[in-house]
Amino acid sequence: MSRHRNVRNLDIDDVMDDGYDEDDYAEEQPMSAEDQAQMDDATEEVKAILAGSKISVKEIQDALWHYYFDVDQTVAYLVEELAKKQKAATAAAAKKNTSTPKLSQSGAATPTHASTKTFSTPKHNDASKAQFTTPATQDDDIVEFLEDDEVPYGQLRFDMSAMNFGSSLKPASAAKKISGTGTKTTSSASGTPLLSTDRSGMSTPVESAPPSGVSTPSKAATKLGKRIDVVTEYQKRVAEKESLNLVVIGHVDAGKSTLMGHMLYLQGEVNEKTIRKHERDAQKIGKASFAFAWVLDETGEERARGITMDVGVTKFETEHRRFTLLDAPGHRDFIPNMISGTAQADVAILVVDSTTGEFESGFDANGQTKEHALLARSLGVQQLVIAVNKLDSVGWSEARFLDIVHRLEGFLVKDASFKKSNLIFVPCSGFTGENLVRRSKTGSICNGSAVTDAPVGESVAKVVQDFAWYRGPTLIQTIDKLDAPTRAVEKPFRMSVTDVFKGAGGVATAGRLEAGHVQVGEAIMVMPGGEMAVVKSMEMNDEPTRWAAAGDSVLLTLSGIELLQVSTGSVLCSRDAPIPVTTHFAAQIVVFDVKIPITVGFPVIMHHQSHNEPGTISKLVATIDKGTGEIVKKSPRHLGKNTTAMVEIKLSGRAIPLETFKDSKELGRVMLRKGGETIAAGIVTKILSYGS
Ligand SMILES: Nc1nc2c(ncn2[C@@H]2O[C@H](COP(=O)(O)OP(=O)(O)OP(=O)(O)O)[C@@H](O)[C@H]2O)c(=O)[nH]1
Repeated sequence: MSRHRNVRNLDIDDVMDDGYDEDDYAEEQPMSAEDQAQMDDATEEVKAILAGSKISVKEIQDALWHYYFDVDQTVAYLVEELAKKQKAATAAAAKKNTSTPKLSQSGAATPTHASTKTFSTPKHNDASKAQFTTPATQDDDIVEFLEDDEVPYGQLRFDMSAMNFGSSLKPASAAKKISGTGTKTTSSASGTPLLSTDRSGMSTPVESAPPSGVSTPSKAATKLGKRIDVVTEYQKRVAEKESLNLVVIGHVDAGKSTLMGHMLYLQGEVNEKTIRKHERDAQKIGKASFAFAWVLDETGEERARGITMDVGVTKFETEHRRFTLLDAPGHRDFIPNMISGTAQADVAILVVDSTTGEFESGFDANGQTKEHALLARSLGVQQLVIAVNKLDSVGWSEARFLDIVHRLEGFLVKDASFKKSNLIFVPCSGFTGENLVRRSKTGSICNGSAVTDAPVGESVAKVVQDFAWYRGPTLIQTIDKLDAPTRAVEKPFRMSVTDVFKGAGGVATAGRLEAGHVQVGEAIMVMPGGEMAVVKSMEMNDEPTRWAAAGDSVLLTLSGIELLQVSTGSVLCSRDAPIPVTTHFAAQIVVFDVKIPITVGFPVIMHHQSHNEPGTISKLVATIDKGTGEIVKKSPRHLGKNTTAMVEIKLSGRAIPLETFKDSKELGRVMLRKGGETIAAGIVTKILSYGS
């Protein structure tokens, strides 16, 4: 029999069947000195990881013995057992009181493992049947509970300016980016109090009962594995180089994927061989001009159709910044994916096609240039780089460039509420590579383009001459200067899940940390279901890592949870301060260019991060003056174009994890769409019902 069989399946009958009898227990012998030393070290490690859980040392050591002192396997096993017990306790509590489901503290904390006895039976050394005896006095040696510090919510401010959805940008100093004093280094995430359920909508810290429908885990069980001082590590990391999430948006076929693929190639992130292969393969299906786009458009369908459908994600670095690049689809059919990608972004590149007639069709009412810009702004993007692309197709015309700048700037400042100083226009060609990373010089082409059928047969000298009017920075120099926003590193942990799949040894969940931090070995909660899981392993930019903080895009492998219990749109959160789930909330919205005025009962599709749920505008509370924030009219009968208003929204399906904008700038924004068009964007001001 393998000694590594799953200890969960052990029971006393099995043990007896395996040839042991009760006399074996009497023959227990002490461990060798070497085993004892290993056991002591491993026990201390597991105790540190599971600090706060009421697991006896005996249970730990029994599991360690079975797993050959493998700490990770032992922790994963024990946490899974804890989660099971909590689940059972929750179900029992729900039976008793279905109106306010809570996780039982005692359920989480009382080790009542059915096979505890079995653990102490001889399994580690089958040959000799030598035993070690866990000292009886340690049975009640419960792993100590760690106290954490609390972060006050009072510092948060609600921004009443209708379109001023974003937080202000802060200078690139690591210390300044973290809210609070920065002197506390322990996990405030797990110590942050629950949000008040009071009906004011202004969430305040309370120590008491959670909102109905929000499961609260036992305090003891929430302190799993805070071993790394993440805040300090985070400060060190940003002091070295800022990390930003950059989304590339724009009308279909504006050249987004080509531009980014070519830039990655010129930056050395993609090698010549790969581009050559893309070129050959693209040529075979008559799409040679898409070779660079294939760096980011990876699926067969995207390549065959020549359009981006899902958000392509990759990473690259400039001199002063680390970027996670999100290549959003431009086609209107994939706006939900574009919203999901942009919701994860800090900054954006809006790509516009300068070709005669093409800029115009992207910019008109049916084009995606305006819609994407409005969505990006409404989703919190403040800094926008506008790549005026395909300038090769208009002979590098300065007049055309200036005309586009003029038209776009007016719209972006007046209608989309971008600050003029946060807009940077860069003329370029994604195809030839001009002005992406460098400029052409007489005698040497800038791009080293691998694509043989360049769209313009012009000489380098001609490009240099025609484009001599531009003296500004290249695209890469421009994005290298973008500021990272202040990250909510010390707030409760939140991660929006953008992808879920069965990973090696657990449920793999991809997404971005919106707030707080997380580390391997930590127990977390999955909302809306309230299931618990433990972070078994973590990857960032394809590299294994032990921790991640707000702003990081990561892949977390979770144990103690089933694949079906997590989905795209789920939010992984701190177990002490779980995110509310709701179907009814108040929001302050800005109405876009609607054809039909919005009335009570107006059906909408509400987009929130990667969720989109049907619902209705259930109440028109008041219209608001965009400038002053004052009420213009109470209970209006309808809302027209450009109106700012307070409304209530009811979802007709499942409850989703949602926060007020005051509590989370990232998770407190919603987009409303109808008939394939975005009709409004808003910020959540109050959760009106908790649970489903
Ligand atoms: N002349 C010229 N053509 C370009 C340039 N950039 C891209 N193209 C072409 O424009 C077409 C669309 O390019 P993509 O990169 O797929 O455009 P996209 O914006 O990513 O498309 P979606 O993601 O599907 O919206 C391809 O045929 C490209 O070769 C450019 O700078 N100059």
